[in-house]
Amino acid sequence: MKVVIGADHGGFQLKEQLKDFIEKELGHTVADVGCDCPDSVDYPDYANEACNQVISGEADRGILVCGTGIGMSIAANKMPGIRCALAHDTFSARATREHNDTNVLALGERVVGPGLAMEIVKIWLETDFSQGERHHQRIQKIKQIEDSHAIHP
Ligand SMILES: O=C(CO)[C@H](O)[C@H](O)[C@H](O)COP(=O)(O)O
Repeated sequence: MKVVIGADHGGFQLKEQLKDFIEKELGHTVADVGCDCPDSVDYPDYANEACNQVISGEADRGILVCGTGIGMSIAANKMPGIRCALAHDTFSARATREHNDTNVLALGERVVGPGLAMEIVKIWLETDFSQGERHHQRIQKIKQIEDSHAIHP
């Protein structure tokens, strides 16, 4: 699987740890869109760049890290086709793959420690969508909401 990862300064350290973990322990390919140091930057820039790779199919999944994960998840969920979960516990990480088929995970470095973050990432990457009819139907309804708000030039 190809995983794109991005962070602002608030998530920089955790991004670096997760990148290593995903490549070395989980054996996936990681594309890092930055940031590249802990200097202050704006999280929407990194959410945008990472999610564009998921939308285009260049990456299979995306992981975004900021201080709380909230800014990243708000920005990511503005993008058509992105279903981003902010998950700081393992139950939600599994459930959001099974029920919501999320393609992006947001985490907050100021909220979770690296050990729990790695566990969440492992579960989120390794859990399949349940394919249940009711879940398909609900995701379709999310798409309809998205389409109904799309700006057509
Ligand atoms: O968007 C956020 C808050 O919901 C992120 O946690 C950011 O990383 C945070 O706002 C950055 O804060 P800072 O004071 O600029 O370090």
